[in-house]
Amino acid sequence: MLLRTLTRLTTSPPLKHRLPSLNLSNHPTTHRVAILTTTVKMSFTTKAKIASFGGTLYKLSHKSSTTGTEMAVSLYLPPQVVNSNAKVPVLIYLSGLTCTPDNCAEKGFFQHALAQRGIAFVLPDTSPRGLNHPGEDESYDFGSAASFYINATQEPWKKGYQMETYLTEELPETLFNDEEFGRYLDGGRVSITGHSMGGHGALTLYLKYPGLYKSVSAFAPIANPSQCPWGEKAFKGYLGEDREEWKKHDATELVRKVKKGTDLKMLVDVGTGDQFYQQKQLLPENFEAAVEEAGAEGLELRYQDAYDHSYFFIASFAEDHVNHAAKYLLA
Ligand SMILES: N[C@@H](CCC(=O)N[C@@H](CS)C(=O)NCC(=O)O)C(=O)O
Repeated sequence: MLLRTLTRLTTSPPLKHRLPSLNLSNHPTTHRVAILTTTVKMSFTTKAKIASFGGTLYKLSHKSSTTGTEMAVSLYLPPQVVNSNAKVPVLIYLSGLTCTPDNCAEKGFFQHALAQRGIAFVLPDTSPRGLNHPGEDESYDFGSAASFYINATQEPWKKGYQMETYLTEELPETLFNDEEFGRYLDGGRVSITGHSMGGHGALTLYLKYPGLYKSVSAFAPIANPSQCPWGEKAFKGYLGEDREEWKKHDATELVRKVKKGTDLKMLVDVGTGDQFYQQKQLLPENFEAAVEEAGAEGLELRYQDAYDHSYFFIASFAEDHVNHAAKYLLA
């Protein structure tokens, strides 16, 4: 393990510039490792490095103290990080039920627009994995790959299923301070987007943490989870029976509370051929009504004729969502 760390540190290209100043030749191996790990904080293991639209997609993982598990996360660095010394802004994408960071990286088609606009892309995983809670892997809409991006309060889920803290604190702190990647990323310019369960995550984190993100967008978000079967199952399991608690994690309830005249800086797309929209799992109309009741502004809700819930839909509008984020990140 120590030797692997040493090898990775000494062969990683960005660090070559730093290492010659350290004279390690007189130290025994253990001392060398100690010196390197205190000097250089590299928190991520690189599982794959893939060239894409002039930039690089990194498939990473890191040990999370919040979830108590190894967490997968992918990062796309646009070509601008090589060509300029300035840090680039960041767009976070939260995926939907059943997904890993790979679904969007492979089928979302965001990289083209991200490379054009000079924006990095962060794709966190959809839950902790391998905690072995009873039933964790039994259904597609609860447990693994179905965290709903909240902090669970119920046993056994409160152990590890703390995705809200992971996403708003640990992941950005780790990534933006990382020796290898932090130098490229501007942690002061971050926007958030997501699909379905991830659209719920994006909308709720944006509304819960004013100022943390410059803008928000969502594809087919679960916009009123307290009122739909997916959300009811998840909130009951993670938060218990008290529906008042659920309201704190429901975008429609949260947006009801924003001040009149607030500019939401929000783009939402929903396909009219989306089976989950038709089954009333998404309920964007309830969200729109709550925005109107609150007197908030700046919600662009678009119904896209015939599009379904899949990545064909996401890929078709990915560029619009990157451009929406760019309007605020590059202002
Ligand atoms: N019925 C589907 C529901 C899950 C689903 O549609 N997941 C969406 C997000 S809510 C997705 O993006 N799936 C992965 C993909 O299409 O690549 C299943 O059992 O897999």
